[in-house]
Amino acid sequence: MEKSVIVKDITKKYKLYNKNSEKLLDLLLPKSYGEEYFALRNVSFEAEKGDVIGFVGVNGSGKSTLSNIIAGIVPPTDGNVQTNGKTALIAVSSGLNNQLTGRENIELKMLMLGFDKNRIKELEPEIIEFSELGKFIDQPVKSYSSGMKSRLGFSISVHIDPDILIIDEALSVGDKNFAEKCLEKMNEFKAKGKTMFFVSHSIGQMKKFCQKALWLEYGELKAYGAMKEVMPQYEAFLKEYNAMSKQEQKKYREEQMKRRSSALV
Ligand SMILES: Nc1ncnc2c1ncn2[C@@H]1O[C@H](COP(=O)(O)OP(=O)(O)OP(=O)(O)O)[C@@H](O)[C@H]1O
Repeated sequence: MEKSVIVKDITKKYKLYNKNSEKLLDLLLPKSYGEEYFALRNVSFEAEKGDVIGFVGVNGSGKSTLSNIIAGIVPPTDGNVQTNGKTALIAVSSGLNNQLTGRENIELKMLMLGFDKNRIKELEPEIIEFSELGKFIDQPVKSYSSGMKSRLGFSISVHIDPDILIIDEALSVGDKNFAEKCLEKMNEFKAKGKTMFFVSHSIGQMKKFCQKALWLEYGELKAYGAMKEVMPQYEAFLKEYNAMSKQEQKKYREEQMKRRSSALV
């Protein structure tokens, strides 16, 4: 099978600061302030053309960081990603310019992707219609609700016809009708054999839509493979986690936080 995405040994480190002044000092005297922290650690996997892969993991496990790195929006600290084709990311905070109107955002995004003016004029009405934003399309994006931003982001991304589509929680903010329309569009993409990554806390949606799952636990790859093999393991973990008392969950999270600080590397 043809590979569409190769993720090789990706690590993403951030720094945690106790005070804002530490951040400033760290800029002036690099490496002196702040504690290094792994958002992702040594993550490797390969996706084949036509794969629909769900990213699962509890809050803060690194799903969005991985999505942003695959989309080329965030650079990894170490490792590399090879993508075979045009990539688009649909996320709640989806790289829209808040000062520009919806229409201007469509034009800007398409120009940046190398579309010529005629093609933009041709696609623009379709994008606007799909987004169902009506006259809001000529209002600045800063006046949009998160659902409206998601509609615009989704509509632009699917109309630029990417080979690799990453959908990060974007369906959870829209209303039910729009989410259904998006799922329909995603099924079209699936039928065309495109590669898709899907981040959602809805296990039902995951099982319905993805045939593979990638489970991240506190920045590390816990399991990757067929949905029917990985999801039962993740569900068993969730059951155990949810059965813990608040105190036990806190302790568990603190232990994981320690694992992610660079002191243990
Ligand atoms: N820009 C940033 N600066 C510092 N830390 C960050 C940054 N972005 C993400 N992180 C940290 O990296 C870790 C992974 O975050 P990420 O958003 O990838 O998790 P997630 O699995 O998508 O979570 P959720 O399910 O809550 O959306 C978190 O602990 C987060 O605080």
